[in-house]
Amino acid sequence: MSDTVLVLNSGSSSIKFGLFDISATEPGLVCKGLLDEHEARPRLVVRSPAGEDLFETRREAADADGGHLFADVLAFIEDRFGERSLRAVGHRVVHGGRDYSGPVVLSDAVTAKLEALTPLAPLHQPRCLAPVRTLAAIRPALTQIACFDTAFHHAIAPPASRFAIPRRFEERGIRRYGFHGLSFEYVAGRLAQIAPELIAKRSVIAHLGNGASLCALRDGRSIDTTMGLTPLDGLVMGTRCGTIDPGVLLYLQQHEKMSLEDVQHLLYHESGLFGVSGLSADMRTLLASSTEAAREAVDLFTFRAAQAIVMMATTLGGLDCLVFTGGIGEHAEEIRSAIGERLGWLGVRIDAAANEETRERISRDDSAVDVLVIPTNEELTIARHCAALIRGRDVT
Ligand SMILES: Nc1ncnc2c1ncn2[C@@H]1O[C@H](COP(=O)(O)OP(=O)(O)O)[C@@H](O)[C@H]1O
Ligand SMILES: CC(=O)OP(=O)(O)O
Ligand SMILES: [Mg+2]
Repeated sequence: MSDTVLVLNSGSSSIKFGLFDISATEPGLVCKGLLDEHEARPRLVVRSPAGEDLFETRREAADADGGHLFADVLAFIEDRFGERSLRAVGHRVVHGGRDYSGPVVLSDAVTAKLEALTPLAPLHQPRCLAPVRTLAAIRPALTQIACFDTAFHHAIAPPASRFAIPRRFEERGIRRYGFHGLSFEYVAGRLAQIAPELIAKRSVIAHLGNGASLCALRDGRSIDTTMGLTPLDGLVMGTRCGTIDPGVLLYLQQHEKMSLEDVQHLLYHESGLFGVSGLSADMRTLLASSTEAAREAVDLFTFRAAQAIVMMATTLGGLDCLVFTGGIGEHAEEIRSAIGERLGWLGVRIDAAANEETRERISRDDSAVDVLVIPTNEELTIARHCAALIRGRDVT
């Protein structure tokens, strides 16, 4: 009987999962799936590693929260792969706060501690933790493990980690944490395999998805990132504003008489590409639209991304390599070329044909910076961590 782990990845715009066989050193994908929440009756699809449909079910919108969905996933897996032994469920948890610099086995007390971080990631933390509670209720003996988006950045030190506010707040944990760490960790590992000569150099990884952030990578480690205490900071995102003058928040409350809840909703749900375009948070929709507002939203996205790449390059003391990943980074050639053009003064030269075909290396030979596209795999990173924890500590 082989051992498996089920990995759940709850992002802001998607819920993905994968079942991994962990008998070998490198976890092997058994099946994968996603919850499509964009239809009237949310749909759960399970596919083989090669992409063939294995199973599909629909839920009524009213009972389509992560909890019900994951009970369905578990039932399917036990029915279909019952001969394999499910050793643990690994969860992507967006915020690990001050205390967690690596994966942790979830107990009631740890889960409660993570729930207390909800104000620091209101769009994500409840979505990540809902299935933990559901699975604990229906399978109390099942080991659950949290892997954090913040962990890869844990060693970021001042000045990169610091806000210019009185020190007493830093002592209470108000600092830059950074997110998308599971993605950056995977991409850094792939970069070391694909281009080992680059890993010791100065790289920026651009994770451009519904949420978006950059990581300044040196010797395979994160030394700076664009997200801060919360996943609101930095780049323009699907519905999030990214970096904003904090005076705007004061003004909205004082003069527009908006409540704290209204301001939070505005910044997390109504801003970014959606707010500026007035049309959609989805990059595909904006690229296909001929409206001026959609074009301006895309323009702001690439403008701010290019500015922030230079900021990360400043932390690194230069730039040798730029890697695109995430839904937009992996698929939107227009966005990659627009960012490349804005960085032309740095000597970035994108090869139009390589970019159109989304080859692994999309820079020209005469480019001063190597530009790569590396598809991310947050689920595999989580599976690796879970396997290591299970082997190392004999978690049962
Ligand atoms: N072919 C494509 N062209 C342009 N954008 C794309 C394409 N495929 C996906 N995207 C964009 O990727 C974003 C979602 O990224 P993804 O990383 O999957 O999201 P999440 O952060 O929820 O994991 C959306 O804006 C979507 O429009
Ligand atoms: C942290 C974050 O922004 O995650 P996502 O991209 O899944 O929204
Ligand atoms: Mg994501």
